[in-house]
Amino acid sequence: MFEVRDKPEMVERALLVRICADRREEEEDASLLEELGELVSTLGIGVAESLLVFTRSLHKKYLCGTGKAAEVVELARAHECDCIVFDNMFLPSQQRNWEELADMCVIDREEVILDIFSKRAQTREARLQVDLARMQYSLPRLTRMWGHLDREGGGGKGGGGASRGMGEQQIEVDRRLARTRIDQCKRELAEVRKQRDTRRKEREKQSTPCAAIAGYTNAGKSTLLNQISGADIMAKDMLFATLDTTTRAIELPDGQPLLLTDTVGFVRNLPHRLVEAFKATLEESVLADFIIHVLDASSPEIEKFYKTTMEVLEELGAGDKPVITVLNKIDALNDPVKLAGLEVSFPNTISVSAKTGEGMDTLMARCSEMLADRVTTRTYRIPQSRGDIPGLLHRDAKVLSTEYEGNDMLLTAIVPAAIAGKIAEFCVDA
Ligand SMILES: Nc1nc2c(ncn2[C@@H]2O[C@H](COP(=O)(O)OP(=O)(O)OP(=O)(O)O)[C@@H](O)[C@H]2O)c(=O)[nH]1
Ligand SMILES: [Mg+2]
Repeated sequence: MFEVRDKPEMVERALLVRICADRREEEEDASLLEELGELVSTLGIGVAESLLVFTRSLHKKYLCGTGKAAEVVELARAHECDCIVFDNMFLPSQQRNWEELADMCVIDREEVILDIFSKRAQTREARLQVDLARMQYSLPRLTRMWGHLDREGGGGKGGGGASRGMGEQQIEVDRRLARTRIDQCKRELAEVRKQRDTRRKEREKQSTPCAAIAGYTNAGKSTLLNQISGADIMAKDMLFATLDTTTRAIELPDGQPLLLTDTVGFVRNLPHRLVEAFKATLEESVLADFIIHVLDASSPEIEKFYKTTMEVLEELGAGDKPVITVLNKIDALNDPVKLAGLEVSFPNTISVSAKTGEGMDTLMARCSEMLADRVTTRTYRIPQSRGDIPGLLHRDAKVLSTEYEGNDMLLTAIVPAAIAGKIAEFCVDA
């Protein structure tokens, strides 16, 4: 039976490797390798050593040359590792070549991220999205999974004929099963998405403005939403804590309602397959009226994180949305000079601490400004005969004051544009 293997569950100790062809990018390569270390640790795998391997050109078989490849394997053995994790994205054939050479489990960055996503996915939609991405990843790699049938059952050299057939037959069966499951998964996803679309249309009908909280993983997005809305979303010091979007309604200082959505965090070199898979979930950013981009001000990588998030937003088609950029975790910055520097590098940002609540007022005020053209403050003279209008304003606007003049009611309110249009004839200050 075709199953996507949870390989990382079977290994304990890894050698991490990033093969790079350009020494000028050494700094970026080193930081990616460090991040891979965090991703791998997230899966509970120990890291024996991290290694940058430079190669003059990228080779087809192992990406690096044969000599370098042999050195990597030797080092992994010396450390008694049971797997090598590469930060590079491998072709299925390259992964197989490495596994044959090393005779141990070989994982690439995409598989690591897929496995983390798989562990975290909770709602049906997230589960289906991850399953689909994993099956699509595994399909061209089935040969590798059943390779052992050919090797083990062979009965020594020369006796491989029958067993080779066994492996191949198994692969054929698995491929068919995999394709059937991929189709089924796609159908189920389409169904779940239809329901999500219905919910979204409901929201649009109410024309409540919405904002998406986006940013690099671990930036503090969930903490921020919890702080603003009093929600209770899991916020943890780990990568990809959130895989499902959560939406909360809040009221801005000017009385406008705003829907705030927490989204999946981004990471550099996010496998394209996953961006595809999570498009439906990430679409919340595309559909939002504006985006709150959360940056971890305490991270030395802030510039790169900023760039990655902007790139992913672009890829999702949300590149032209208005953005409020937030420098978060300022409580963790003990150097005021550093904060001042960041505020220069990222002009127009709001410095906050989602943990302590500092800066939330400014952030909320900025959110109101973002929606300023959606509301106006108006005074209405409402005759007694139109008792329905005060009701409407109390429900859909923020009533600031009510007075009586003879039989008329004078009512001042912050009104959404849609409502203002409907009752314009009663307005006395337009
Ligand atoms: N010191 C400090 N820590 C913070 C602040 N905001 C968030 N954190 C911590 O940063 C870590 C990540 O926070 P999350 O809110 O889970 O981050 P996220 O952006 O939702 O992460 P993902 O869901 O993984 O993308 C947690 O340990 C939080 O406690 C802050 O303002 N100050
Ligand atoms: Mg989160």
